[in-house]
Amino acid sequence: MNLRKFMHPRNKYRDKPDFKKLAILYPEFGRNAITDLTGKVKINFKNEESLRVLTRILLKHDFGLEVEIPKEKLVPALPLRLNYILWIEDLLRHFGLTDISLAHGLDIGAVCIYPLLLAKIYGCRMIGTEIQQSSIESALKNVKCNNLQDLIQVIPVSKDTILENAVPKNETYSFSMCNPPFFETNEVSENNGQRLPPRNAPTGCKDELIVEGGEQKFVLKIIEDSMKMGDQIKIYTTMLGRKASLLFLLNEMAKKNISNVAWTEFCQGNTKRWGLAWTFLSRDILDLTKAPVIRSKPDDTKTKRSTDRLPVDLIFPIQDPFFSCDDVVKVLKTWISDLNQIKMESLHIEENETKNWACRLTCYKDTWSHARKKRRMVKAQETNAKKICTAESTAQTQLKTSDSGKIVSEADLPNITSDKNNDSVNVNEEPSTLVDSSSKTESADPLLVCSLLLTEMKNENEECNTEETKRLCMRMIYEKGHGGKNSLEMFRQYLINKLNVREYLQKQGSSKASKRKKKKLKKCEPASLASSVQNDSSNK
Ligand SMILES: C[S@@+](CC[C@H](N)C(=O)[O-])C[C@H]1O[C@@H](n2cnc3c(N)ncnc32)[C@H](O)[C@@H]1O
Repeated sequence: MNLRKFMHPRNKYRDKPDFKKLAILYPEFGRNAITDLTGKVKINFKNEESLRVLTRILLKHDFGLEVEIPKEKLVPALPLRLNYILWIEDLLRHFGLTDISLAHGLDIGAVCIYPLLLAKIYGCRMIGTEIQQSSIESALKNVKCNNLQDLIQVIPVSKDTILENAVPKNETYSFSMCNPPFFETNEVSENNGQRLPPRNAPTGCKDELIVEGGEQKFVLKIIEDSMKMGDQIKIYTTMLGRKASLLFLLNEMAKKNISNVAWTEFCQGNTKRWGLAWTFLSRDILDLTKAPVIRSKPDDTKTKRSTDRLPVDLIFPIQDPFFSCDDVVKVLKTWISDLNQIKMESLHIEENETKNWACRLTCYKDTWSHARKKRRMVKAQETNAKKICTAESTAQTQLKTSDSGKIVSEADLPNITSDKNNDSVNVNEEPSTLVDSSSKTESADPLLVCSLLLTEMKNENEECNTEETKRLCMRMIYEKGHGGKNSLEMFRQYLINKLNVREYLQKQGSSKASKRKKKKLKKCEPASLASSVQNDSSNK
C-alpha cells in the first residue's frame, strides 16, 4: 500500500520533488539521475550514491543546508525526518508553545540531520549527543559549514549514557527526540544471507544501526531516565522502527504508570515508522492523549494490548487438510520449528478418553509477526524473477530475429534490469534493512514463555461423533517473557492464520454476538409485552 496520503499534511514531500528541475539546476544530481525514453527523470533508489546525492541536493534546494554525508554512513530519508519534526511541532502547539526554543536530541548521527533542520526551520537551539567519534567529527563539520554553531551543540557521550547524564541539570527543554539504532546485536550480522532485498539501497554502518537489546531496550532506558528527570524535559519523544516495539513500550509505560502518552505513525511512500511521546506534566497542563496523531488504520493497539481476554479457547472444526488431532499436532510442530528461535518441550498430561497434547514454548524472538509479509514478498520476488526470465527470453528472441536480418539497438531491447520498486514518489525512504532475522541465538531473557494445549472435543451425544463434527480446542497460556501478553496475542493470531480458521472464528463470534443482541432485544422489547400479559391476566 502506498502510504503517501498519510504523510504529515505539512510535509513538503507529499508532492513529488521535481527531479527534472533538480537535474537542470544541479549538474551533480543530473549525473546521478536517469532520463527514460519519454524524457522522465528518475533516480535509482537501489544505488547508495544516488540516495546520498538526492538527500544532499534536497537539503540544499529545500532548506538551504550544505551537508556532507560520509560514505558508509546512514543517508537520512527526508520525508521521514520531516514527519517526525512536524509531529513534534504539533505536540508543542498542542501544548500552547509557538516557539520551539530548546531541545535535546539523542543520536545526532554523522549528518546531524535533526539539529540542522530544527535550527534552520525554527531557529531552535539544540543539544545533540553521539557516541561515534567519526560521526561527531562529520556532524561538527556540517554545523560549521552552515554557520549554526550558536544554535547547535554536539556532545560526545559514552554508549551507556542515554539521557540522564547527557543533559545539563540547570536547563529545561521543550522536548527530546531520538532515532535509536533499530537492530539487536546479533540481528544484522548473522542474517545477511536471509534478508529480503530492501526497496532502497541499504545505507549506514553497523555501529549506527545496532545496539544491544535493539530499540526496545534503548528506549526503555530513555523512559527510565525520563522518570528520574521528570519535567526537566516537557515532552519526551522517540521514533520506533517496529510496531512490536511500540506495543511493548506502551505496555511498559502502563506498568510504570506513565499514562500521559501519545503515539503516531510516520508514513512515507512504502514504509511506516512510529512516533512515541510522553510527559510528566499533569493532563490539565498538557494532555498528550488528545494530541494530534496520524493513523493509517484503525487503532489496534488497544485490542492487541488488552490482556484480560486471555487465555481464550479457540474452538474450531477439524477440517480439510486435517483429519485428526494428530494431524494438527504434526503441522503445529512443523510451523513452530520453521519459525526458528522457539524451544518446544512436550508436556505430559494425564491420559483420558479425549485426545490431547500440550507443550511449553520458549520464544527468543518475534519471528511470527512479519511472517505473512515475508511470504508475500518472497512470492512477489518469484513473480518478478519469472517476469525477468520472460523478458530475457523475449530479448533473446528479438536478438535472434536481429541476427536474421533486422538491426536491433540497445534501446529497442526490453529493460530487463529496470526496478519496479523504484518509485520516483519515494523521495528517499529509510533504507529498508529492517527485516526480521531468525538467527538461532538464545538470549537469557526470552520474549515469551507460554504453554499450548490442544484438546479434541467430543459431542455429548455419542452418535453424533463423526469426523465432521469433531472440534478442537486450542488454549495458549502466558507464563512469562519480556514481550508480555501482547507477544502471545500476536503469536496466537499467527497460528489462527496458519490454521485457516479466522473466518470460522469470526463467524462464530458474530453469531454469538447477534444471539446476545437478540437476547438483549428480547429482554427490553417484551418488557411492555410481559407487563401487558400481566395486565391481561390481572384483568381476567
Ligand atoms: C539510527 S542512527 C540515527 C542517526 C540520526 N539521528 C538520523 O536520524 O539519521 C542511530 C545513532 O545513534 C547513535 N547512538 C547509539 N547509542 C547512542 C547513545 N547512547 N547516545 C547517543 N547516540 C547514540 C549511533 O552512533 C547512531 O549514529
